[in-house]
Amino acid sequence: MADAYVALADGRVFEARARAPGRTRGELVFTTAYTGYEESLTDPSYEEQVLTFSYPLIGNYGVRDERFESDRVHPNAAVARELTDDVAEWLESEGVPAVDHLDTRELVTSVREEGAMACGIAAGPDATPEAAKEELAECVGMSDHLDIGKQVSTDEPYTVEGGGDYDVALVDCGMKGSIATSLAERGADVHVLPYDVDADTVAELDPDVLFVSNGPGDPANFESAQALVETFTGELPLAGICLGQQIVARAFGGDTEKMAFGHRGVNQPVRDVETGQVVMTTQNHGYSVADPGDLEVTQVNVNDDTAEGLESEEFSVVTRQYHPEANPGPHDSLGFFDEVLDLAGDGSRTPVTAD
Ligand SMILES: NC(=O)CC[C@H](N)C(=O)O
Repeated sequence: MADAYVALADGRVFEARARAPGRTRGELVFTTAYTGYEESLTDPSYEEQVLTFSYPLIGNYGVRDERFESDRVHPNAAVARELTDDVAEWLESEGVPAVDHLDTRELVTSVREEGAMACGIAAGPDATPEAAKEELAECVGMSDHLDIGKQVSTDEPYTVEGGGDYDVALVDCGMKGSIATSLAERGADVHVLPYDVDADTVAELDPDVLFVSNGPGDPANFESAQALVETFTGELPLAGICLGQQIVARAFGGDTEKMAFGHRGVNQPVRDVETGQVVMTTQNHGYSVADPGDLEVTQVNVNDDTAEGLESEEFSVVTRQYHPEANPGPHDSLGFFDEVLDLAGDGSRTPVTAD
């Protein structure tokens, strides 16, 4: 008998099995990634969302904290066809509701056809369809989470040391940990700063590059980070990943828009406009750059032509919509971190393109 319910904004209620109890709500999204569930579940960009895995078995190689991207689980709930006990116990210990034994193909098809949508979840012995609907009624749209940066950013600055060849000022809007370690592995000291850090604090660090991280929600709600980029345009090289690309584009007079259901997975093909080369990329985003402003679109998504890379030679800018740090892979695009540090230095460094 069902002891969990998922209520969708389109009126349907799915019966399921509770694997970690609780009530919650959020924007229902799906990832097609078949590995990397620990990385996805600890990716701060999933804050305030309910993450459905389209791959049917999640948890088959255990749970190891060395693969975590942050210090907690970020989606409000996890949904899969089958969750292993390892994952279910981990989510329960984190207080994050989880459900399985439902038709996730149907759920994913609905999101593909109707777009990412609000949902409510009730799981556990006392769960009822009404409780899931009550949660749904309380669900707030992603763009209405106005101060979502505060929920995920570091409160205090800290440094990830990498040898001191470069100093990177990294604005943490909900950073995946492997962005900092990818830069540190290449010789940079990475100064991780709160999402609303002021320009004086950045100037005092005298960094070689200003880097804006990934993060959850609508880039339009990261006004402080956008203003920071505007302040340092022309003064410092600029880089960004995912939300970071979106914020940099807005700072250069561009615009962003919400996508129907976004890109979430580990096999999104991206084409370099100049060379025609295609790489496979890891992605997790629901907004995209609709207008690059004064930046040039250098890479596009093969499936839908959305902007995947932006650059400006004049202002030393390089950004990516996908996640070059990948984790769990593919690692085709790790060279991005070499490009960033080339902007920061004199171009004489030896690139580290493979791990
Ligand atoms: N991974 C990210 O940085 C996501 C960026 C933004 N929150 C989006 O959904 O598009």
